[in-house]
Amino acid sequence: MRVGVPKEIKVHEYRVGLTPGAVREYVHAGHEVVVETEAGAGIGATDEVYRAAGARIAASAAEIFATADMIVKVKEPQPGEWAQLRPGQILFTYLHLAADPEQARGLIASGCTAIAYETVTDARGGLPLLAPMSEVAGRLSIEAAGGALQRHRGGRGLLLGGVPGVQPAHVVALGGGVVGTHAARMAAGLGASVTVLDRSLPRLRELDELFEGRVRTRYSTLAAVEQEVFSADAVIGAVLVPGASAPRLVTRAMLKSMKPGSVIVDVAIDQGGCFETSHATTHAEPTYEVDGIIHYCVANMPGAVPLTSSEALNNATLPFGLALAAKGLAAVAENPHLRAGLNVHRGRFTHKAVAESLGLPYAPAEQAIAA
Ligand SMILES: NC(=O)C1=CN([C@@H]2O[C@H](COP(=O)(O)OP(=O)(O)OC[C@H]3O[C@@H](n4cnc5c(N)ncnc54)[C@H](O)[C@@H]3O)[C@@H](O)[C@H]2O)C=CC1
Ligand SMILES: CC(=O)C(=O)O
Ligand SMILES: [Mg+2]
Repeated sequence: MRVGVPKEIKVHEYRVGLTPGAVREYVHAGHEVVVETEAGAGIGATDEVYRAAGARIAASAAEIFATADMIVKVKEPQPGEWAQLRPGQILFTYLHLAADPEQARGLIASGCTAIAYETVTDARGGLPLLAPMSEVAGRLSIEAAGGALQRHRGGRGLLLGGVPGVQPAHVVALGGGVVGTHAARMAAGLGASVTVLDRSLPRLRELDELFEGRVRTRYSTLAAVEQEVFSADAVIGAVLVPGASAPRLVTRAMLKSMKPGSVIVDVAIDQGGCFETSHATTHAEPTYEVDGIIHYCVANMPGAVPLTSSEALNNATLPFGLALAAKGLAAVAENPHLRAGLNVHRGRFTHKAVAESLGLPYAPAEQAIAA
């Protein structure tokens, strides 16, 4: 198969769909890999390094979209990209369609086969292609919160861990999955007081064992969210219902109860966000203020640390990408976990939660592939 890797064009996105190490694996397996010139600039991988790994370098993204059987990216296609996708072409990348009806329409119109990293599943009920970026974003969320809490950035002027004799900040994670766990680990490691809320009791039990009392856990009821948000200095939005729009847990009224200069980091913004007052921002201008509360809502947080993120992402995507390159659509048909990643195929939505969030009809993946 001919596999194409365009340079990412989202604002301040420095990751790359295939690292040179991954290119070598595809080439070793007998595939042709075409990489856009400078695609690896954000991770310091020159065209020469990609050539040495076996790639051919293309002068433009247009050449890649016109000739590749499968496009491997990081971020959801931007308008100029989805316009170039074709029927029969596989797109393998993050999509987050529930929060992006315009892109959803573009993918439907293109006729392509779009597999979303974030809904591919594993045998343990996890999301193996979302997890590595959630690990990165969860850890980064505490760096973002710590920065935004500084006075000259509009924050309360509070050090996350405090110092001996002075109270630390209170950090609340809404959601105790991968993002919430990694945020809690970082915050607790810095000495902050940390509470994680989740509506899964088994998950809260796991967290209780994992953190051995250094992190409090709380079942996520309306009242618990209200109380924790009220007392928090920083709230991390980390909930997810796979494929669907994020549940809106924090209303504007709750926000008003927070102390001025407190911070929210809505990591779940890529699925629409879990705060009523959230809207997506970019690394160019990551924060804004509503009712005295600093909002950080960057939808591609891991793009800020592309060396770590590209490698972590490729470690997870490689086996799935190789299966797609070897078998094409047959890999989706035979592997239920890849099939869970199929969001759009030949003009139809094939993921139930995605279609329901968009209020649009869907066809089960098996049916759409067989048609
Ligand atoms: N902004 C960014 O750059 C990035 C955003 N993300 C996003 O972060 C979000 C979280 O991802 P993960 O931690 O990997 O998901 P996850 O599936 O590991 O964890 C989500 C948790 O939310 C809990 N949950 C669901 N509904 C809830 C509710 N109503 N109340 C309390 N808890 C609830 C679930 O039980 C689960 O434990 C996703 O939207 C993901 O796309 C991930 C990476 C980067
Ligand atoms: C998960 C995601 O959207 C990202 O890493 O940007
Ligand atoms: Mg994102």
